[in-house]
Amino acid sequence: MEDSNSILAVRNLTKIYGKEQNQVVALDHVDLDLAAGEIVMIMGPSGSGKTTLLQLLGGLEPPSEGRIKVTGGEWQNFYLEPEVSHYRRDMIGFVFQFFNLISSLTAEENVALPLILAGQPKKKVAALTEEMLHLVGLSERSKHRPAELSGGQQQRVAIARALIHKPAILLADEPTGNLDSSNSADILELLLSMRDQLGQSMLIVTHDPYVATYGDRVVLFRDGRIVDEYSAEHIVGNDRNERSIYILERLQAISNKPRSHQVLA
Ligand SMILES: Nc1ncnc2c1ncn2[C@@H]1O[C@H](COP(=O)(O)OP(=O)(O)OP(=O)(O)O)[C@@H](O)[C@H]1O
Repeated sequence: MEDSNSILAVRNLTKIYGKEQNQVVALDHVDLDLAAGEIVMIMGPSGSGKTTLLQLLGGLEPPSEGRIKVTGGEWQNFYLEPEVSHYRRDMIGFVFQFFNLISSLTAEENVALPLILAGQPKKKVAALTEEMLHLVGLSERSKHRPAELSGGQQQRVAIARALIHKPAILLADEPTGNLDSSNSADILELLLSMRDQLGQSMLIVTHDPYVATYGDRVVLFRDGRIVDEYSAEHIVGNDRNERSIYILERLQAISNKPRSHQVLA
């Protein structure tokens, strides 16, 4: 059931790669909802369909079957241009493990890029860029190029770039996968503050149970299906290390289940 607070509704989402005997069912009839301002962590063993889910939600790949609706609007038709390009540009922000900044551009030029490409007026671009760099704590580094920034700072630039156009959803694929634990914690705290200050909804793929403790909800995939799901309030205790052990145990439980019994609930 969708409610009025829904920012994303996914129904029956299926992705099959390849043909005939080479077919791989990467996503298998997935239903998923995201509420406004919610942070959902996507976990699961290697090959369980996590990246495929982000690619479909991001409009980078068409589904084989199923539907996606963002912010109560129309169901997306991913086979049509220019709709899919507009959807990507307006609705989605992407953050990647390896930052994917343009090395020849400064931090502020990287952040401004989505608005420049969208043809926004210069004054508006400058004001929003300054605001975003301030929000991610990098006002002092605005003229630096990526090579002159630490990994954590580069990811801050990438987050500012992903959010400057106020997307409905931020999609992040292992956003702390290339950072040490201290920088990871800083980036996760930054994402929480973006949620608190901007009401930003996020879907984050991670292998790391500690990272998953930052989610309001954890959704576990196996073989292209959602096989387990729980919200943060069900995880007892405030200590992140203890909570990550709980998440790891749930992850191990779904990884060890025989395939014929993969659907838990
Ligand atoms: N372009 C493609 N062509 C064919 N098969 C693909 C393609 N992309 C993904 N797959 C297959 O789809 C399945 C799901 O892959 P996906 O990358 O979504 O998994 P994942 O959960 O993100 O894995 P990991 O944790 O290793 O990144 C895998 O079996 C993978 O081999």
